[in-house]
Amino acid sequence: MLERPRLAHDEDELIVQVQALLADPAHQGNPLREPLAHLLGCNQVHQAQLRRLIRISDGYQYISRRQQESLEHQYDRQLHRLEKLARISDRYQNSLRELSETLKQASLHDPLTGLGNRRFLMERLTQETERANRKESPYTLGILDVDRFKAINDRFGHEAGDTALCAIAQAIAGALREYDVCGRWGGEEFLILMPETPLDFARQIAQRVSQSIKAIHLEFLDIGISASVGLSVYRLGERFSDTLNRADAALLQAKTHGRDRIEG
Ligand SMILES: Nc1nc2c(ncn2[C@@H]2O[C@H](COP(=O)(O)OP(=O)(O)OP(=O)(O)O)[C@@H](O)[C@H]2O)c(=O)[nH]1
Repeated sequence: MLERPRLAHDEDELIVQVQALLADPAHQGNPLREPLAHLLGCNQVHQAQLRRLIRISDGYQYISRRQQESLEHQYDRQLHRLEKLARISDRYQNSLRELSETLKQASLHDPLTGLGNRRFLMERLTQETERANRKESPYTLGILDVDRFKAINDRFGHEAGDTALCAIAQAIAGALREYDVCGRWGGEEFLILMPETPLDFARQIAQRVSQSIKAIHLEFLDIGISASVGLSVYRLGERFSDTLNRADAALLQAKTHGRDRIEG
């Protein structure tokens, strides 16, 4: 009796085993030989198809991996570009903000003296008028005009006049309280806004300003500087232009009464 061969578990090994059986002359007459040979042939065809499928699938996987890598690369590059753009845009926005701040400062300040200009003063007058009415606490306005300033220009030149104007601006600002507002109203005229301040107190402050101007000492100037001031208290409910007009009238009085005076 023929010894029954031990069947291999591994498919490749099994095929080798079947091939060996088919080649064995001892099994030449065996009726199972033909179907087995057919089965082996089918198996080999399937194996070949399977290998082909695996090759195609590997190819697809390779292409898809390459495409994914290329997409990731493109995505990274795009992200990098966007980050760069965002940084540029941030810097651009910052410089725009700085520029607009500088422009705002420039539009509200007098370039010669560095004090607020007429536009700045109008803004502050609007704010202070609202506040005065809201709190029922009036401010006092002072218009200060340098006396005989034309003579300074005429005798010492326009540049000297400019230097004197800067010194006057500093003297005014230095003599005021922290919350008072002053600015250049135009030419040799300055406006002083004293929030929540009654007239007699405003007069003391104006006196201090006037003393401070008289104390100015400039090397090229052998004449003293003085100023006339017109004061007016804001009347609740009125337009600030009314207060300004009264301060202007008081200033005119100070001029006609001999200058270097405070009226109002
Ligand atoms: N240097 C200089 N002078 C200026 C400036 N703005 C105005 N002035 C001069 O200020 C002078 C003002 O003269 P006036 O209006 O006649 O007044 P004043 O000589 O001060 O005489 P009273 O105001 O009547 O005391 C003019 O000579 C203007 O040219 C400025 O920015 N720089």
